[in-house]
This record gives sequence, structure tokens and C-alpha cells, in this order.
Amino acid sequence: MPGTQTSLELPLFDISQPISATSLSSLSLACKEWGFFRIINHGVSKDLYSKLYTVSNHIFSLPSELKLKLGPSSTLKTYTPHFIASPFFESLLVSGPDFSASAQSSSEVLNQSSSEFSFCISVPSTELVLFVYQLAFGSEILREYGNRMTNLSKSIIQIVLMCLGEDFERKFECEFTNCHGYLRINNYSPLECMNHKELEGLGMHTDMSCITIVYQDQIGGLQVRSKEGNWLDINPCDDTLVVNIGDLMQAWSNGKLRSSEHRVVLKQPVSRFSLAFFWCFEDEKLILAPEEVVGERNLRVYEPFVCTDYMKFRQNSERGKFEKVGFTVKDFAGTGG
Ligand SMILES: O=C(O)CCC(=O)C(=O)O
Ligand SMILES: [Fe+2]
Repeated sequence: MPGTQTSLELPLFDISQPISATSLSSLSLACKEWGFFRIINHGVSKDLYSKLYTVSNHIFSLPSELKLKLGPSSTLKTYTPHFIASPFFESLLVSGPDFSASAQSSSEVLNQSSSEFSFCISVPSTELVLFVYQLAFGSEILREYGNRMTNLSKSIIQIVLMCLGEDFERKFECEFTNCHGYLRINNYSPLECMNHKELEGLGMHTDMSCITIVYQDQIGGLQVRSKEGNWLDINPCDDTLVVNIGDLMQAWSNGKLRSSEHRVVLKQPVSRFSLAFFWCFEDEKLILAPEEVVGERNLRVYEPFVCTDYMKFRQNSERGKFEKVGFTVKDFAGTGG
């Protein structure tokens, strides 16, 4: 793959402390230039991540016949199988606000299918009991993580609004009160015989969110594209989460904040685990940058649009039915201004 090279030192913020004027100006710059920054002291323990890793391992090591029961042709549509986004990528979606109920509904489908499945291939009943136990444990962990990410997203939105203007976190908080979150658990499994230097784990895309909070394990591979088109590594760093601006925030801010273009490359023949928490406007929201955000010249770069219409546009227009770049909010609602 052409053009990768150096790594990018994104600004790092202590989310547990009030933000200083200097931090705010470097955060503002990062949101405008890259659409990416990092946070520490986010309150999620290593122990919770290690439990999430166990849950993820458990889910993704289930037989594909079982996972496909949650896939695109099922009613739940929570599982993205290999080959939709990339041959090396699969993911499970858990929706809020009740993350436990969402995980539970997937687990019920799996549980039911696994009984039929075990009947066909005679999975020992002890394994079945363990499987059911793991699913119950999993939904509890996912509930805890989903709730933590929800609270964190609310604090991050406030800080991002502060970047746009004085007192904006107070003036425009109400625009974000009906936001909701969903979590994608991602598993990347490159071929063991991988002999290429790099494989594309997840192609270049922008997120269809206001903001996304990403946890990547120590394998790394997340990259951001500069405005000039160069790829830079976002190296994994202990106790640090990466935040990126999504398309909905880019549109709502009249293009003042940049929806980050990013991708994942696999450089080693080992599995990689990541979690992406997407914080989004409610489906029916009309996205229209407030006049104060647009500024005095009143030059709007996006037509107003309903959130869900953009989601549909992205889902229909992508190659391979996955959200890839090529079609973004600019193509959908850009005025060309
Ligand atoms: O795996 C990662 O580090 C990023 C995943 C991502 O960009 C996404 O799920 O939208
Ligand atoms: Fe993404």
C-alpha cells in the first residue's frame, strides 16, 4: 500500500480535569486538521478491557454457522461477517441505550441456534453450559462498557462544542440531548501465512457519527489520512482512548470540524481486537448548523438533512454494503460552497 509512514502524536487530554485554554486551542486545531485526538483518565479500567477481550474472543471463536445467524440476512443484523468490509474483518454490533438487552437478544439467537447446532454436530453439553454462561457474563460486561462510553461521550461533546465557540457547550447542549450510542466489537484476523508487508484490515472510511471513541489493542494498525493524503499511524498507547470526529459533527459544525478519514492496516499475522463506540444524533433529527456556528458570512456548506436519510444513503451507496469512503456527507448534502 502506497504512502504510509510516520506516526502521528495526537494531542492528549486528561478528561477527568477541567480543560485549560492552551489545551483547548490544541484540541481545536486537532479537530479541524485531523478530526482525531486522544484522552486519558477516562475511567475504564484495564480489568474491564481484559474482560471485554475475553467476551470478544468468545464471540468470534464461535463456529461461523452460528455467527451467521446474527448476520446481514437475519432479523437482528448485528454481525458483519468476513468479506463484507474485508476478508480479515468481522464485527458485532451492540446498541444502546440498553446495551445488556441488545447483547442478550443476540445471545438468545445464538443460544437457540447452538442447541440445534449441538444436536447436529454433537457439541458436548458441558460446552453448551459454558457457552450460555459466557453469553450472560458478556452482556453484563457490555452493559457496563456501553454505559461508561455513553457518559464519556456526553463529556467529550461538551469539550468539542467548547472548541467551536465561547459558551457553545451551554448554548448548544440541547442539540445533543437525544444522542444515542452503539458499540462495534471488531475482530481482525489476517491469514497466518501472511507474507505481504501490510494488509488492509478495514478500508478508508469516515464514521457516520457525531464522535467515535476507539479502543485498539497493543497490535496497532489504526491510521489517519492527512488533508494532503498521507497516512499516519496512530500508535496504541496504554490507558489511552482515541476520539474521532464523525460525519454528523462535520455537517452540524458547517465543516468547521473535520470528519476523520481513517483505516486499519494489519502488519503482523496476529489477531487484532478493537472497540468503536459511535455517538450519534437521533434518527429523525434535522441536521442544520445553527447560525452562530455558521458565522457571520452565513455561508452554508451543507443543505439541511434528516439523520436517518444519510444513514440510508451510506448503506446503499457503498461497495460491499459497508461504510467506506468515496461517499461521505459532502456527496450527500454538500452545497459545493
Ligand atoms: O479497529 C479500529 O481501530 C478502528 C475501527 C473503525 O474505524 C470503525 O469501526 O469504524
Ligand atoms: Fe471508523
